[in-house]
Amino acid sequence: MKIKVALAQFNVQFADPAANRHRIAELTAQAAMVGADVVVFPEMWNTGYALDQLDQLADEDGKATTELFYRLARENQVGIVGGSVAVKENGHFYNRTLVVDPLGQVVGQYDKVHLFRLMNEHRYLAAGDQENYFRLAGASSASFICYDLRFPEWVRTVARHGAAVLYFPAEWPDVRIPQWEMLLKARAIENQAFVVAVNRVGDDPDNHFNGHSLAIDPLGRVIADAGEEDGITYAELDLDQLATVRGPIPVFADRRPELYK
Ligand SMILES: NC(=O)CCC(=O)C(=O)O
Repeated sequence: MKIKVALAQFNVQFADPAANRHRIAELTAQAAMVGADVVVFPEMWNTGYALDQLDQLADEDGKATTELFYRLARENQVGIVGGSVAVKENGHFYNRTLVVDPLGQVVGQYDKVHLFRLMNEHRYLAAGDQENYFRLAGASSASFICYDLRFPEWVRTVARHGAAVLYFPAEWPDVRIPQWEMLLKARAIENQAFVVAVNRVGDDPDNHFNGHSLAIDPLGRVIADAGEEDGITYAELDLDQLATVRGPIPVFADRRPELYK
């Protein structure tokens, strides 16, 4: 079975949720027109890292994002791994992913578990503590957010349920893009899974972002690299490849969790 994934890398407008929602709608329609099964967006796409303005800008209980994705998924008959958005809930702010199926139903939700101090997340956001494991486009899948990529123990904890596809929405600055690529390849190889990682392009007051959203196969080979431009790059994931990779080297069956402290 093959699934077609749209890596929707775009220039998130700083502190401008309305403009970003408009762009999300355009990109979703564009991806659906060419038959994508799933469209994936970057991290914090509603506000960017306007963390000191979240009181005015964050999505109250995620309602606006849920409604937008419900409409877009149904109109375009496409699954959405919704990057992440700043959400205000019970007096806290979260960096939250919503995943919806083509019927617009929320099939996954995730609050970023590891907050990135270098971009001040720990000062403004509350961390999540739940896994996000879901089925989308017929594939068992899991999602993480950006800095979570540096925690192989967390990715493994979730991936060991058998995920075929691991999604990583991100706002990962250009200065560390060589690490981004290596870490994504490592997560794909060690978990014998496809990795789909979507970064943004453009600038905010503190960082430059140069994209390089990537789709990587379970052997660590890059299937698609979005380069540095704003726009959609497509990747076809051949899920049948998983059996040929996992069969001869059954890393999940060979684990020795009793030794891992
Ligand atoms: N938004 C993030 O979590 C950025 C993570 C990052 O840049 C890193 O190097 O890790």
